[in-house]
Amino acid sequence: MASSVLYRSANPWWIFFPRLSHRNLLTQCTVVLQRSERLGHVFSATTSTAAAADHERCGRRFRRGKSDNLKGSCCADTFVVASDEKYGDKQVISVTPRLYDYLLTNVREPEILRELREETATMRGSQMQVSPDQAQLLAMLVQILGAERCIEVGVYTGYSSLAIALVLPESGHLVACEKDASSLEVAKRYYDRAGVLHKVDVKHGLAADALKSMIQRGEVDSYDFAFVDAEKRMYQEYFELLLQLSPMQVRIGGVIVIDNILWHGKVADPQVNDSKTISIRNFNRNLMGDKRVSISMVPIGDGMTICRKR
Ligand SMILES: C[S@@+](CC[C@H](N)C(=O)[O-])C[C@H]1O[C@@H](n2cnc3c(N)ncnc32)[C@H](O)[C@@H]1O
Repeated sequence: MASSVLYRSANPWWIFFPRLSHRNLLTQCTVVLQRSERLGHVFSATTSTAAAADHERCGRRFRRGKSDNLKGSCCADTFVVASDEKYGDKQVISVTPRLYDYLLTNVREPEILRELREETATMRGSQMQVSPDQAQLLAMLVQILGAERCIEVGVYTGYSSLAIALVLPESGHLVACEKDASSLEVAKRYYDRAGVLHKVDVKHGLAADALKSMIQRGEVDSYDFAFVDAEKRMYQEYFELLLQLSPMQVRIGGVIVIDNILWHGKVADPQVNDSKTISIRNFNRNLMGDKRVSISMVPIGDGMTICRKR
């Protein structure tokens, strides 16, 4: 699943952030995972002094929770996240609905992608497509790398793959793996309309099978860029296969981007232990200790980790 802010859940849920210092007690509160009824947004935040003042204005109160965590329920969308003293009280913005709306107005989304996104919005599973800002980051990475050979695992109706195909050179090649035929029909229609169909090699079926076949055909070390956005419980397997298909650092590329690594915040909530959350949590933990790659976890959309093969 792609965008966190577009995620809609029937159940409210909470995450407990690390202990806040006593000094922070009056000026900061951890406000975690409040659903915005207006937009169906999910967000987490910790207030600064200014945001605390907002809370005062709206009459909300904060309470101290277990283990000195401060929890509150906030209405203002001006929160910043402040970390505890281990990080020198670093404050980081939280992407609130208002701020995210602003961010989206600053995304240069090609017309054909906008049309695909809007058509997909009428379809079942539309929340799965990556957000425009995520797609823009993927396209940017492909361009920075000068990638020519790319793989996508989990195409759906093609939003992220089209964003990649659009920036590939004419000689570029994107292997697009997807098990759902009807979603692929939409994707292919848009590849065609965008004039990039010749760059895309659609693999209909299970993604792991497609990747194994590519390895068996001797395509190891030959893909510059991969984006993983399919079955969450398969992430480790996709990653191992893609590492074989990626070149070493001596060449450009060898970049693998994994989507949904924050999994709507559930990865940080010890009380959430469904199989997908556990899989992503384990995957993130393994990646942290995986010396084969350099990593950067980016809180965009539902969270992406950018990995580069060493
Ligand atoms: C989150 S969606 C992909 C969204 C897409 N990246 C986009 O931006 O529009 C995940 C897709 O992976 C597909 N999928 C799930 N498991 C798969 C598997 N084992 N093999 C191939 N595709 C799979 C689903 O059918 C679904 O269309």
